[in-house]
Amino acid sequence: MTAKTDGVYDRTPLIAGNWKMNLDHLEAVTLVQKLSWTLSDADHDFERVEVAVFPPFTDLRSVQTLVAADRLPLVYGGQDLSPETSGAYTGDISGQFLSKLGCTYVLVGHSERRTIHAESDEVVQRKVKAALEHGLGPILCVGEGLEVRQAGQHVEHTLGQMRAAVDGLSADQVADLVVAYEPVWAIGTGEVAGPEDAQEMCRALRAELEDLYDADTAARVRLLYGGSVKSGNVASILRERDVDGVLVGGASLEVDEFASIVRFEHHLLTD
Ligand SMILES: O=C(CO)COP(=O)(O)O
Repeated sequence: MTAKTDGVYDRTPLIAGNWKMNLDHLEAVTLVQKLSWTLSDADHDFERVEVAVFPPFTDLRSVQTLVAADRLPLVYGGQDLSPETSGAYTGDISGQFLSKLGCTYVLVGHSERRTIHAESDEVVQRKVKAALEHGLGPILCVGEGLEVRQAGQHVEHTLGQMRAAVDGLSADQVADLVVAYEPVWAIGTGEVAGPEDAQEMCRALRAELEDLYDADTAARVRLLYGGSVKSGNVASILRERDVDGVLVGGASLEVDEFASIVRFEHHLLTD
């Protein structure tokens, strides 16, 4: 039994690989092919544990072609989208285009977008809405920097980011959301928040969704942890009750390591 039951709803675990600005379209095809072979050889059940990759925009068409031609059971998405649908927005990518490319998900408000591209909570909120309008599942990224954590304000800060992003959404829309808690100080640093930290925040995020909506809606939203996730720490993180998956950066670029993260249940048995 993998899915966590909260009352009525089973939340299928989601293992997501954010490639960031790595791998061109040829490398993407090689990685996705090897990943699917490795997981199929290991009899991975993609219905029980969902696997998603987030390649750069320029790789998506190649990934789509491969996934469709070989009927691969994994899904993919964009790393960002424009809040607009079309028009004079040089360099931006519409959610409509991502939808056409068969994307299931899109990352929204990743900390690297918030810091490097100065994305505000308001822009993030518009992007979440745009994603939903185009039939994409938004993976909303939230999380605090080191100073906020040291000041003990991490929960309030992170809940505030989520509240801003879901502003104006109906309960049905929110139920389609995935929220990824990524403490900025744990991204790419080798510093991993402890399983208790991940659980503390995911519990607080779910309680906030219960307050904003209702218990049923909150029980349906999947909550992920991200930040230096590896095969060696994934099992302890996913053992926590409110953590429904992981968003993996660096370790998603290595096939064997990522496949081992996807097969976290195996570590649960052998730990
Ligand atoms: O930002 C991340 C995923 O979106 C986490 O990156 P790392 O796994 O490399 O720390």
